Amino acid sequence: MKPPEPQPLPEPQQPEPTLEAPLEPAQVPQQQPQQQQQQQQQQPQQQPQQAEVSVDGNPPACSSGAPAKYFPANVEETNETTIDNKMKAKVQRRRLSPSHREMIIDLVFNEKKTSREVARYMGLPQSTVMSVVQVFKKEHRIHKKTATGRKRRLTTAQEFQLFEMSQERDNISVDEIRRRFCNSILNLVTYQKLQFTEVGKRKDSNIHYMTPSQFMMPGMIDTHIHASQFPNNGVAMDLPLLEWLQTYTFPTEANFSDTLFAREVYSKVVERLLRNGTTTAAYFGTIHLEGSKILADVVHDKGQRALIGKVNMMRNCPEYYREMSVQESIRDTEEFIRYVRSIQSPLVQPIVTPRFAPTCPEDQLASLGQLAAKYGCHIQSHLCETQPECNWVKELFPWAKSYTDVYDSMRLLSEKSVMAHCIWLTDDEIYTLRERGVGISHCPNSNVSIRSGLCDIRRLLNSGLKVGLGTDCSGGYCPSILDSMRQSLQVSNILALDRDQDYQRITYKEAFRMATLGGAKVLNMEDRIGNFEIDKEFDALLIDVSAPGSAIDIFSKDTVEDKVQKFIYTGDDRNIARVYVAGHRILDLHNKNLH
Ligand SMILES: Nc1nc2[nH]cnc2c(=O)[nH]1
Repeated sequence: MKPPEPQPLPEPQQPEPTLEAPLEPAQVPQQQPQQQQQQQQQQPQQQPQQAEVSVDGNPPACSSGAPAKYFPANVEETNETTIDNKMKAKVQRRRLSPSHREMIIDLVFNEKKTSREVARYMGLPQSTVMSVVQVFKKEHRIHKKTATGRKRRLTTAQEFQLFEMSQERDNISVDEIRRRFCNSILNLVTYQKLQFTEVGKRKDSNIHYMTPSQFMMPGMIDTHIHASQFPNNGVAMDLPLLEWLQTYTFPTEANFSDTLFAREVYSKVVERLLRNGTTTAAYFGTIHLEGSKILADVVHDKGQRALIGKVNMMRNCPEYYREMSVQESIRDTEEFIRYVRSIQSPLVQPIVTPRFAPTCPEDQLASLGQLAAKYGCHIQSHLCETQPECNWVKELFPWAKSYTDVYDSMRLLSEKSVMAHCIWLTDDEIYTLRERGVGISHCPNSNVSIRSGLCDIRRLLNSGLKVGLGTDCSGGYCPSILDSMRQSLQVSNILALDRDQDYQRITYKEAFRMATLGGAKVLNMEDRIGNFEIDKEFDALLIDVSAPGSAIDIFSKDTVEDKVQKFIYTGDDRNIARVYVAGHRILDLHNKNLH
């Protein structure tokens, strides 16, 4: 049997708003020269040799978020000129704990408190505070900018590079030149002055000084998540996929015909994801048009970057939760695409979402392929997640060469397509997916939780496929991409137990890459997001490995790389101090009023 011809689609009623409207230039971090960053990584930390001792026996509980009310307005300064006091200050300086030093840096540089206020607040001599600040400035080369902005010494090669850059354009700015020195292992910004500049407002720029326990990383990207399954996170893991869908998932999704419920759940989902550092997500909604529009509205209001999908499915699912005809499915999906585009957000786009081959007959798949082509939309679905599902697809589409061939025949595979799971692909299918430029969403938590299989990511990466990470809530129980990174490492470790010694396990750097740039590639957005390259938009996280209540233990001999690795393995949302999307700070742990 041949695949059917797709049904003709009506022409759009109104002109399409352009999605690719030029964006506001992103705010970007200043970068340090590679040489300097390497020096910093090699430098021992500025920690005292002694064990952590509190200065007054009663350390203040607050760190970077200390509100101004804690600072008395008219405080008499103590007389610190006596030799006694100098001696006292010296002793206290030596006994200052790393966290006290960090607090001083934070209060002075970020909260803009004077050394006098900080000294008063922390019960320290002002000279101690001043000397900590001076040491920090010296170590991190914080100087007043000169006319050329070049205070630090550069290598000859860097001087030459700088010269070449400055010849490129007459109006190239010092900031821009500095940014081009961006270079570090994982695309992090550490230990340095971060200057946000708005075009035309350079003089009023706002400078954030990071403490040694802070670094910046690109925002994380969730390439596959079912927003409508959030009520089931952490429950109903006892059945395998096909039974799990019928027993738990379809009934839950059916509730989204209630738009109030949809708003309640979707608001929580987006907030939870942002809190966990997910700056971009590819969402599945439900079959409901109104509910899916609400998801787009909520994402837009909260400032997240996302692809939003109204789900399409009309067979092998319950009477109460299915689309009734191909016409209805295509009409609603087209209206959904137009609605999302009418929001005119550069961050929120529609994604065509056939649930998976078993729930979509051929004419529906073909019409959705045609709809996606007509509007230039992304496409998302599930592929080769479990073996029973793969066998079922063979029965349902006997003419197809493979599961992948079903989608390929329906024009559903392109560089804008995201296929989740892909555990049971044959080599031929991998070849087709690579040829079409399809991105793979690896969802290790889900794959283990509902026992779909262990996906060999090394095989997919070696084949040249684009791979990103997905939480796949609620097949996966955790909405954090940090968790997906860890689980991808664990799955790879488990696979290695069964392979020969040459098998290359995924490294933590590869997991980090899949969570950021890999995800951007999967969503075909690598020209905009995924790292801190010049001309990309500033989707970023400020990480604080010593945040209050943090589960990470940092020691004086930890390097920057250790801190990053500890964050990946043991960090959580408490360590995500700030979240930026397209240069806007949309979440700040210490300022709950944002959004
Ligand atoms: N994990 C997962 N796989 C699917 N395949 C079809 N639908 C689903 C779903 O909701 N979750």
